[in-house]
Amino acid sequence: MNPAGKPGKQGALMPVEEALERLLAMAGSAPILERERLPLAAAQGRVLAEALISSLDLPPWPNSAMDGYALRLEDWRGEPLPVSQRIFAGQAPEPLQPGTCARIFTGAPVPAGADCVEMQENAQVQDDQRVLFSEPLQLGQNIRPQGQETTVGEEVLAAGTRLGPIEQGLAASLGCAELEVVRRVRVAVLSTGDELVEPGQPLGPGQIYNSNRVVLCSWLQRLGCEVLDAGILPDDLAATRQRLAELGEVDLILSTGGVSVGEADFLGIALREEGELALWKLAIKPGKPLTFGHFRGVPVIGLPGNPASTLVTFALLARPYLLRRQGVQQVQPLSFQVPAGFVWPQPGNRREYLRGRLENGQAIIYRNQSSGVLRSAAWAEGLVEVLEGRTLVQGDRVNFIPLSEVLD
Ligand SMILES: Nc1nc2c(c(=O)[nH]1)N[C@H]1C(S)=C(S)[C@@H](COP(=O)(O)OP(=O)(O)OC[C@H]3O[C@@H](n4cnc5c(N)ncnc54)[C@H](O)[C@@H]3O)O[C@H]1N2
Ligand code: MOO
Ligand SMILES: [Mg+2]
Repeated sequence: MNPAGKPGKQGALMPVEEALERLLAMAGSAPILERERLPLAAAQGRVLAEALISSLDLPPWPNSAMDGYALRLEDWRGEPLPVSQRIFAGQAPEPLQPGTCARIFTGAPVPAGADCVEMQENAQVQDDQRVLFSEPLQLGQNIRPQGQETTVGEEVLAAGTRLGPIEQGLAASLGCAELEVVRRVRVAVLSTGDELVEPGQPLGPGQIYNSNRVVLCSWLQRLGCEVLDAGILPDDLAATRQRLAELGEVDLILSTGGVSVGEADFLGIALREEGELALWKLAIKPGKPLTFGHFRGVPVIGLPGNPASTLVTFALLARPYLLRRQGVQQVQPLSFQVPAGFVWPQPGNRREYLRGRLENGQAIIYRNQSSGVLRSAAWAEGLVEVLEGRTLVQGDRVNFIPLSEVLD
């Protein structure tokens, strides 16, 4: 360490997997978040605090999958059958009279005694209104059995499941008007940098607009977090300590910038002085100086300030941390292998996450992969993973992580 308390020459870089493992372990050992009960429609993006157990058989009774006729197989002898009742969805049928069929519509309960349904396209109504079935019939055909989806007492969704439209629909189908979910994670967002100005203000000499703030605030909202936007923090140690101390009750402080080795990078020093600092130097590009620590007991993740570094480290490290903090087990984005439609002749010692797209089944990359170029990510459909030390030639297989996998 030099006198300013900053790391000196670069030591070994920590592999991305190890950093993720450590972050997840810390999220998993943090105090369990309280739970709250929410109306079903408000639970989008939230995490189930307890398993969803079915209190119903679904469907509650056998019902018809087709518009047609319900009958008993043994009554079908090649002779037309009279229609003894008409059953619509929402009605409770009478037991089927032997030797007859019932007119039935999709979703209607199959009457007791019937054991198959024939669709109306395969039935001929005779002049005397009796119905002739010409196709061969099979036991149970076109009947959706009681409990085919779920039965009473079955676990339908596990605790720790993130709720999206499909899970909300499943809960609705079981009659749940409210769900027990984990409370929102409260995240304070800080943008560090004397050069930063908010959009809408005039730019002075040497200044740039703050883009990381809105990226993180809207991303966190999509993830179901409660966002405390703590604004811009000047590059000053005393101001950094004071602002961190004033943030109040939050579960995570998420900052951008000020984590490298420059003379205006103070986050690490503030953490070391009033908490604990793990400045990891990750084998990741962009995003090397990602910082994790505590300030007076509150977890802090310091994302590197370059906009593409902020994006990549949030997607691959902070997002999984926040999900695991809420009890989600599956926190890794799904990805798949595709052939590279580009060459990468000079690999470094960091794993690279290039902003890329799919074209004709191959991954192609944005022309400028500088960590300062956010436009690369706006152009991209995903992150193309290039392993450390690996020279790529066209056609080599690379891992592709769709951005849609990490944005929600
Ligand atoms: N001597 C060394 N210098 C640097 C190293 C190194 O190893 N040795 N690492 C480089 C790498 S890699 C990265 S990444 C950056 C990370 O720096 P910081 O996280 O300390 O970020 P800043 O220096 O504060 O800012 C970096 C860059 O990003 C711009 N920025 C910051 N915040 C925002 C924002 N909210 N919106 C838009 N743009 C932002 C800032 O103006 C800088 O251009 O360090 C390298 N240096
Ligand atoms: O790790 Mo930095 O984000 O490459 O510029
Ligand atoms: Mg810096």
